[in-house]
Amino acid sequence: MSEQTIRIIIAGPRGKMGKEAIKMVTSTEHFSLQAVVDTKNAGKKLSDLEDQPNLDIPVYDDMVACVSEVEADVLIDLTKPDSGKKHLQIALEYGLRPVIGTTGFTDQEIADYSRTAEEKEIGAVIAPNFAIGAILMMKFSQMAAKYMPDIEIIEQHHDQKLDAPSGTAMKTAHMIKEVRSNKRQGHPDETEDLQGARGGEYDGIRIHSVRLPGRVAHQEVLLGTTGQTLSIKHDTIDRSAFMPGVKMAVETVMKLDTLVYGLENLME
Ligand SMILES: NC(=O)C1=CN([C@@H]2O[C@H](COP(=O)(O)OP(=O)(O)OC[C@H]3O[C@@H](n4cnc5c(N)ncnc54)[C@H](OP(=O)(O)O)[C@@H]3O)[C@@H](O)[C@H]2O)C=CC1
Ligand SMILES: O=C(O)C1=N[C@H](C(=O)O)C[C@H](O)C1
Repeated sequence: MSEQTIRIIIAGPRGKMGKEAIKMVTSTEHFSLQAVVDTKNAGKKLSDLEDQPNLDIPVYDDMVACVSEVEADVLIDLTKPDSGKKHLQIALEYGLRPVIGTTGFTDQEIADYSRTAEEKEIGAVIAPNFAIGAILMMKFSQMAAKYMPDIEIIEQHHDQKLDAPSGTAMKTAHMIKEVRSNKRQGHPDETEDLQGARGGEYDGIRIHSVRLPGRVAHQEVLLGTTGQTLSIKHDTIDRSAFMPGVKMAVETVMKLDTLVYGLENLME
């Protein structure tokens, strides 16, 4: 193993994203997949799992056991909200650099984990979206929000998604909050005659979550002002779109000693 090789554990190998991440990691020369963490299949090998490469990689069902027994530099987590949070905490405690793609984190949780990473001087990345087009969509929305502060976000995902709104929608609203002052949108006397009709609210921004079979991951940011609207839209049509971002996050987290929230903060 060369000195620059990055040793990786992946949590969630049977998932839609986990499968893509295994393909990416095992086909990257300077990455070495050391183990996977799966709620099922403990004690088996990766090669025993359906649709996986024929590799003699151990499968653990417990993150603490995995990080105690396996030497690794980076944990890639692509699981579900409660597991992602638990795994992030364990990674920080055991000195692994977490790259968290799992969504469902609140602002407060991100602030708490940032503090832990800073205290321990460990690099960490929480990236609600690894796709370059989605990062640009968020950045363009932030840029436009300065001039058009009335904004509604409509995100659409497959119907197996657990968290709503999406991590991307929350991150977009977070980025917009940085450049505009809190604004109550719509008519001051508006009512919701059907609960939820106006969507969720984050700092005055309305967020609407659609869940349908057949969708992958889509977001449209609508900005309106007198006589005009601007629509900024991104569509993910294949999960391979996320992998260059995952690769970049793994490489960059090795050079960090704090937690970075959002891939845009790792880009030139
Ligand atoms: N940042 C980004 O760019 C992207 C982020 N995501 C996020 O990534 C996460 C995964 O998405 P996706 O792959 O579509 O979801 P899937 O449901 O397809 O996969 C999640 C996998 O994680 C497994 N899992 C759940 N808990 C644990 C645990 N404690 N330890 C190990 N494995 C566990 C699940 O197993 P089981 O089915 O047995 O519960 C399942 O196999 C979601 O939070 C999603 O929002 C998705 C796409 C892009
Ligand atoms: O669950 C998904 O699929 C996705 N989750 C992320 C999110 O919540 O924003 C990223 C992408 O939208 C796909």
